[in-house]
Amino acid sequence: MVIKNITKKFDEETIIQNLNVTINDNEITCILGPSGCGKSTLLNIIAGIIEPDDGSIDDKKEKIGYVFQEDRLLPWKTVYENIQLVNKKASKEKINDLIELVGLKGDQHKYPSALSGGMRQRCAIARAFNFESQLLLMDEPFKSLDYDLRIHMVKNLIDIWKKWNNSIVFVTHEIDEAILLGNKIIVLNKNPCTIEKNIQIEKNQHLRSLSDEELIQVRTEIIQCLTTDNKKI
Ligand SMILES: Nc1ncnc2c1ncn2[C@@H]1O[C@H](COP(=O)(O)OP(=O)(O)OP(=O)(O)O)[C@@H](O)[C@H]1O
Repeated sequence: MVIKNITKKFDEETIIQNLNVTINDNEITCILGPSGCGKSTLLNIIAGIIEPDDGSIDDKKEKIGYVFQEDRLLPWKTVYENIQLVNKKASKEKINDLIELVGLKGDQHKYPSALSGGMRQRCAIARAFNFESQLLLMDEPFKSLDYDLRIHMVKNLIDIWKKWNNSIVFVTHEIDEAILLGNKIIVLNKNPCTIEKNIQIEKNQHLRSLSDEELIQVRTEIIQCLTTDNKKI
């Protein structure tokens, strides 16, 4: 999918200006940027929820899934039923496989109220993969979780994505999430939102560790982009 020259204004203020982004098939594209720079707006434009003022999207995906900061599970349905809901044709085996992949085996008959925040978010991720979208948009899905759980969720996501490969656009404020997940990391700047840096990481996600020399270097580059008052760290 190719996002071409997208411009979006709200109340005469230009939020996004002439943004060009290519989302490659079967890759994870991570988007980082300062608060309020337009990350969610960009996701909403990709999803077709809001229209840009200018620009176009080529090779648009028909089937797009969305995972939000909140899990948005139906409280009156069990884990299994919440996942099943988005794709009634999915086999029992597939749903059970997804439940196992996100570490909820044994919890499939529980209602959301009986789950922790992390478990609910894992259920939301399994549901998103059951939807079988060509493109999955994830807007800070692990925001409410502590660091340890977040890294655990990132590993879960890598396992499930490797198995049910699709394209993911993942918005986050957490640099570690981006460098563990992204085939491509796009760092945006603000007022208006344009691309500050576009980083490609070739290393297989399963083989990455936060102590890898290459990733430490990428981390430093990203911090420099996101630190406004002093570019030296
Ligand atoms: N519907 C709207 N009407 C007017 N202004 C809006 C609307 N939606 C977003 N904005 C403004 O556009 C800018 C970008 O908002 P957006 O939510 O896309 O940023 P973001 O990068 O996702 O922020 P955060 O990291 O804090 O979640 C903000 O200044 C916001 O106030």
